[in-house]
Amino acid sequence: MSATPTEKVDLDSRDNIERFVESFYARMLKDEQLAPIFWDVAQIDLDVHLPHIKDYWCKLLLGETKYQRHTMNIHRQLNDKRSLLPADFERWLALFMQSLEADFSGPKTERAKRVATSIAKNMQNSLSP
Ligand code: HEM
Repeated sequence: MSATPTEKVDLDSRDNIERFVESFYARMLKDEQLAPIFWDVAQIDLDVHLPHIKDYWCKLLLGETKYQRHTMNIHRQLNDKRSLLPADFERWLALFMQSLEADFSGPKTERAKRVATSIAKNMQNSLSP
């Protein structure tokens, strides 16, 4: 029996955003290039990190206010330990887009693509020497 393809949904609720973040991180945390930055350099605790990422995207896409941390400073500190290179940003964005394109579509999904592209660009510029 073949599985019924599930319809794509938009990032218009916390539930859907949480599913997206889980799918994005499933890709990122097994990616040869990026996974070591999370596990070895930042030594993240997933139970702490993932809720922050979920709150962050609920803030950007739904206007929730729970996320109140300084993302740029956190990446600046990370960049001091291990430089975040243009190729890393390219990979990060590629995995972000793949995770969206697999299961999501709609206006908020398009907004997430634009926002991620622009934040990644600003972050990369502001970290480059
Ligand atoms: C080269 C690309 C990137 C890499 C390798 C990367 C890696 C990481 C790592 C390792 C952490 C955990 C840091 C820590 O807890 O010490 C982190 C946190 C985070 N990243 Fe990135 N990141 C990248 C780009 C981005 C971009 C473009 C965004 C936003 C669009 C973003 C959003 C976040 C957020 C919201 C956090 C949580 C910060 C917190 O603890 O509140 N990252 N990132």
